[in-house]
Amino acid sequence: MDARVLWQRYQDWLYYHQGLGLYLDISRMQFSDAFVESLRPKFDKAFADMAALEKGAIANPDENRMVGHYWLRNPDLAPSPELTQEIVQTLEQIEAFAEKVQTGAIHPPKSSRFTDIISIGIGGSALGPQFVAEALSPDFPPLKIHFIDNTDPSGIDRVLTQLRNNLSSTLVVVISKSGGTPEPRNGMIEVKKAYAGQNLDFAQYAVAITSVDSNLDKIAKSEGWLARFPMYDWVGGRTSEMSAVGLVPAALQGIDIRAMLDGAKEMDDATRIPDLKKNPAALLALSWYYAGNGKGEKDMVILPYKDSLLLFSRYLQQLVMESLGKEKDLDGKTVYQGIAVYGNKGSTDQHAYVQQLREGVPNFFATLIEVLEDRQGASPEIDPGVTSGDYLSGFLLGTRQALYENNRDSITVTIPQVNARTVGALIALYERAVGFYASLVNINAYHQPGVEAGKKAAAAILELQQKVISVLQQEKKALSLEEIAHKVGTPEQVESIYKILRHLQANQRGVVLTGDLSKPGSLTVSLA
Ligand SMILES: O=P(O)(O)OC[C@H]1O[C@H](O)[C@H](O)[C@@H](O)[C@@H]1O
Repeated sequence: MDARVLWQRYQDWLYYHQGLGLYLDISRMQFSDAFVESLRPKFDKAFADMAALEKGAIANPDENRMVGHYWLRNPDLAPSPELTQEIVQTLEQIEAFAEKVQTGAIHPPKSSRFTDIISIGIGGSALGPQFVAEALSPDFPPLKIHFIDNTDPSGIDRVLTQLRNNLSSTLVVVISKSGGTPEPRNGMIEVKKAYAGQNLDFAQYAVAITSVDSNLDKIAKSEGWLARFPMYDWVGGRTSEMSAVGLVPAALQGIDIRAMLDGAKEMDDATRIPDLKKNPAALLALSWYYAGNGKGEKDMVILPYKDSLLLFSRYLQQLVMESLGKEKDLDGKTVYQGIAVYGNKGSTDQHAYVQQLREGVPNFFATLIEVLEDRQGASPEIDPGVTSGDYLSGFLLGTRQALYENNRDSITVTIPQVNARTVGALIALYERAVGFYASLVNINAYHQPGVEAGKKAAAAILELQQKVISVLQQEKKALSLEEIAHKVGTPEQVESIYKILRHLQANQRGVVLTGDLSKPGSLTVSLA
């Protein structure tokens, strides 16, 4: 397309949100008008689905749940006065708690102030708080946040070692909607032991964010933890950033949570408009559908040209892939849907994988995120009349152009600056786009049946481990792997048994493997 036509296309398709100062440019997605027309009926349905969802329909039929994250930033929209009140009250409690912690009205037993936070959670109970902390936490926050988002012992050690001398002024926020996910449970137990090791009464440092009456809630209640905040059944983990899950850690770090909610609300208002061209989330969903042929044939590469937005792609990975990555559609038909998401930041990635994007396998579309304000205050000149920010902007524009010239599509989202309002708006924009896209391809975006398989298999491995150990304890002599598998009663599990034993041997657990390590079948096993 020649430059003049392209400039016209840019103007024809440009979306601008005045209140937020946010632009969305999908002109470099090469769809035709006929393609847009062909999707109109699907969009009419998507708008109707979304309106029903916002009114409290059971939008997640498999789990028989409403989907209400939009109510969190506009409580008046909640389908009952009780829900409205609950949302408003929780928000007030969060603000009051954060203020008391920051002023020292709530303080640890042996210190006048809390200085740090350990946030324990995984998936939707970590990714939002991590993204927002990276994007918005002040340089010198009133409380500095550290994350334990795995059951990796050395990862846990790293956080605990760094905080060794500050544990007595560190608040622990345990986040788990279900209150039963193994990783945060393990993290909590280990952190609790570390507090006990320093003679600190864990309950006086601990806060729970979880569903009412979950296992975690029961522990927090019976042990008398400092505070408990509710997670709602109608908010999914990956859309929980504006519930207590995201707001408690953000408020504690001094992030303006009202502004974040306002930005999201403004975006929600804009993405409620049932008119494709006036609705930025619909425009995004249209672009995704076009790029991947409605089947996720192209990956979504997210490239924010701003360090503080580094974790946006990781955050979106869960939001998009857990929502859209589904085997069955709503009619039970096998569809294998999804869109793969990856990315880090520009221009950094230009020195890593952008080579492939520009010249290699054309299996992606890029989303460039542009921030107009380079920094607060004036910039020094790097060359006469040129600043670092000019370079960053030039690299973004250059990459967009270079990709286009080689027939690789891109979307550009532009925000005036990274602040609580624009971050709230970005989250809301993508939440809604995912919801629309799910309607377009007729899937349930709000459940995650596939995650269960891995969890069940992991639980079965731990069970197998117990059985293997008890067999070894009963035997006096060394056994072969086949013999152990036989005695456990699962001869088909010999490979898993071998791997369990190899792991135990590597961790001083009293297991000794003898023989040629390159020939696992020849090994014998005993207890030390
Ligand atoms: O908040 P939790 O209940 O601990 O869940 C944490 C995460 O784990 C699960 O496996 C789900 O797939 C995620 O959607 C969820 O965010």
